[in-house]
This record gives sequence, C-alpha cells and structure tokens, in this order.
Amino acid sequence: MLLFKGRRVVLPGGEVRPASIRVSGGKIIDIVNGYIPGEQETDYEKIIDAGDYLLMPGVVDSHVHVNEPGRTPWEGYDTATKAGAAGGITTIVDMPLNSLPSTTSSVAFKTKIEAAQGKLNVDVGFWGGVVPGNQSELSQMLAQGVCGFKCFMIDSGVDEFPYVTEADIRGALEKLRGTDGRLLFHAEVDLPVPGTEENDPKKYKTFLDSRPDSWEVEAIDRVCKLCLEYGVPCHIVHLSAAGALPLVQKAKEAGARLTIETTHHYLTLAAEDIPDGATEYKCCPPIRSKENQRRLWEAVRSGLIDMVVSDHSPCTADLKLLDKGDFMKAWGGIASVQFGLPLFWTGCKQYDLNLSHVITCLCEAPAKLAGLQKRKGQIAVGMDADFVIWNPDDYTTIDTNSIYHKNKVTPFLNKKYNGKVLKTFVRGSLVYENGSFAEKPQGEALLLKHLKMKL
Ligand SMILES: NC(=O)N[C@H]1NC(=O)NC1=O
Ligand SMILES: [Zn+2]
Ligand SMILES: [Zn+2]
Repeated sequence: MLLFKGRRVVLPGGEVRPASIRVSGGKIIDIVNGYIPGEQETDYEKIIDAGDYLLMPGVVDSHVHVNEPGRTPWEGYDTATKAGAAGGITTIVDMPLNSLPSTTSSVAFKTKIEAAQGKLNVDVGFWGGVVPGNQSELSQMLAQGVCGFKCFMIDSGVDEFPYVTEADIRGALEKLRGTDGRLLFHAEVDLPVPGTEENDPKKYKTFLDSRPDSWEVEAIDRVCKLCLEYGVPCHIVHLSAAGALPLVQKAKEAGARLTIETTHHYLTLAAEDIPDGATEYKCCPPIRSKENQRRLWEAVRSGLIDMVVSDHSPCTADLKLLDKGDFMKAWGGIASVQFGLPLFWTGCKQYDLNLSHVITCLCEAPAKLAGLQKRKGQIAVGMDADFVIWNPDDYTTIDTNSIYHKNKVTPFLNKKYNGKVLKTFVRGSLVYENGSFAEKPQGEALLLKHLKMKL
C-alpha cells in the first residue's frame, strides 16, 4: 500500500484541505481527513508527501493528435505521452486523424492499439472517426472500445479524413442513438468569403479574415439542431468564436446533450499580438481578438464552456513554412500538450478564476466526455490514483530543452507562465519528476469496453 499525503489536496468541487490518500493496486482505496504526520514508514511501501504543494487529480486532455502510426516524424506515442506526463497530464485521448491509417474502421483501430503498445508514459484513450461511408464500422469500433467519434464539417487538412455532409452526420447519429457513443464535431463550415485571396498571406489578418466567426456560428447552429433532434450526446471541439456562445446557451437550456471545449491557445493568445509571418500561431479555427478571448473566459467561468484542452496538433518544422511566413499554406495546428496546466492557471489568476475551475475544466469534464469518469478526473475512493503535484506559486518558462513533444515549434516558446509541475503519478506510479521519466512506460491503452467490464 502507498500513502499520498499533503496539506493542500484538491478534492472534488475544488475544496482544498489536508488529506491522506491510501492507494493499493493503482486505485484510491481510502481518503483520510488531515495530514497524517505520525504514520510510520513501515506501514506503507512508500509515503509520498506533497507537503505544501498542491496534490491534484492528474489532468485529462481529451484532444491530442498523436499521429502514430504513419506520421511519426510529426509526433508519436512515446514523445506525446512524455510531454503529457511532464505537464501533469495522466490521460490523453488520441484523435482519429493525422495517423495513417486514420481511426475510421475496426481494422485501423487495431493497428492503432498495436502501434501504441509499450510506448505509453500516461494512459491513453482513443476517439474513432466518422467519415463519409463508414457508418457500418461504428458499432464494431464501439464494441472494441473507442471513447466516441469525431467528424469534420470542413476540410480536415489531411486527404484521408474527408469531411461529412449532413446526410453522413444523420447516418452516424442514427447508429449512435441508444449506444454510449457520442459525436464530436470540428464545427466550421466553408461559406463564401469575399476577396481574401488577393491579400498578403504573411499578414495574420489575411488568415483570420479567411476563416470568419460566421463559419463556426453556422456549423454550431447545425450541430445544436441535430443534437436536439437525435438526443445523442454531441460535443463541439475547440470552440474559438465567442459569437457562437448564445446558440450554445440556448441549446443547453432546451435540454441538448451538448458539451463544449475551447483550447488553451484561444484563451491565452490573441490576434492583435500575432506578428506577421509567425505561422507557429496558425490553427483552425483561428485565434481571434482579445475581446473574443475575454468572452471565452466569461463562458469558462460560468460553465457554458465545459472544458479546456490542448488540441495538440504538431507537424515537422518545415510544414509550418516559418521561412516564408505564409499563413495560408502553412500547416494549421499548435503543439502544446505539455503546457495546459500553467497556461490555464495563468489565465485563472488574470481573470479571477480558481482551483475549482481547474479541476472541472482540466480534469473532471474531459474525463466524463471520454466516458472515463469512474476512473479518471477526481481524487475520490475507487478512482485511479492519478495525481499531479504542482506549485501554483512558481513559474514555468518554456524553452526548447524542456519541451518533450517531438517537434518544438510552438507559439509558447520562450514565454513564462504561472505554476510549475513537480511530479506526476499514473495509477500510483511516479511517471515524471523534475525532467526525468519512469524507466519503463507505465501508461496503458484505455479501451472503454474493458473499463465497463471492470466497473
Ligand atoms: N488535422 C488537424 O490536426 N487539424 C487540426 N489542426 C488545427 O489547427 N485544427 C484542427 O482541427
Ligand atoms: Zn479540429
Ligand atoms: Zn484537433
């Protein structure tokens, strides 16, 4: 048996108090009020003392593109999960696209799981994909254990993952009705935008104007309607346009089973500050204005936005076209899986949010989205002993040497944020401490069907 103890343990609801946590077989078996100072070392295999640092549930990032197999020069299981561990993340959920094959059939899903074997430094769940014509694969993939499915309503950036029409979406929702499956939407639709082709592709404004708010608003309106019509849980990934929030509110009030995520980059970076040619800031939908960002933070505070994730979508440096600075042709995607906790905490301090927002948005809600809520996202009896010990009063400076994901291009480079991750534990095992990782990868593939059998 292990004992984790601390004077500032973050419990469900964001309550912070002294507590001691007994862990056996990777699970939390007991939580005792108070910081048991007198316990004998010999009572436990090990005592892990967080002292005055925060002892919090491990962060769950439900939106990560790992890209393995197939695009391993971009990213891979080993490096993505090391970066996660260094950032206090104990579970990531892999997106179905950018790997080859993409996860759109049961055969492809098996290939994915095989590729992940032995390389996981934190636990990893998997989203499947909905593409035109693969509806007949969905129930088999659910039976195999995907957490749900993601689709695109616009070009995805990779040819092998085409976007879906309304008829395809209806077909998928039909299949998912009455199952545990849910559908995630990249919610932008391609509407005509007057005259942006002529503009200078090095200017950030050219790119921003080419993907206006209205694309998201229209797409989210369609999702809200379908969600209400079918009663299947639907989720909007990476909402950027605050102008879509009133629609979300209306749909939620009408009883839609709808959840919303935004990303750390939309909450931290703003269009006004993006230098021309700085394509490391390119992502889709785009980073918008400061005023837009303020409204996103208000929605995080109120709970209208349910969760905040990375949308870690790296590529090799050449594809960012940093030398040309061409926003229109560069790869769209930001690499940041390692930095979510300090990025979010920095904003929380600025916007006067607190630890209850941290554990709701970074731990509980993403765990629930992926169907992992009985194992992940909270410090509670019966849950996996996934913890991060961190110092909210120290700082993280992001430099190339301390980045563990494969490609180091990121708009967060050389910036300093509040909060520093000290140690990360997955199911009781130390996976990260001060720049070092467990010798043997401790993560496992989380297949929803097995989780259900165990519950
Ligand atoms: N294919 C892919 O990863 N696309 C992601 N990148 C990005 O910026 N937005 C996305 O949806
Ligand atoms: Zn997307
Ligand atoms: Zn994505």
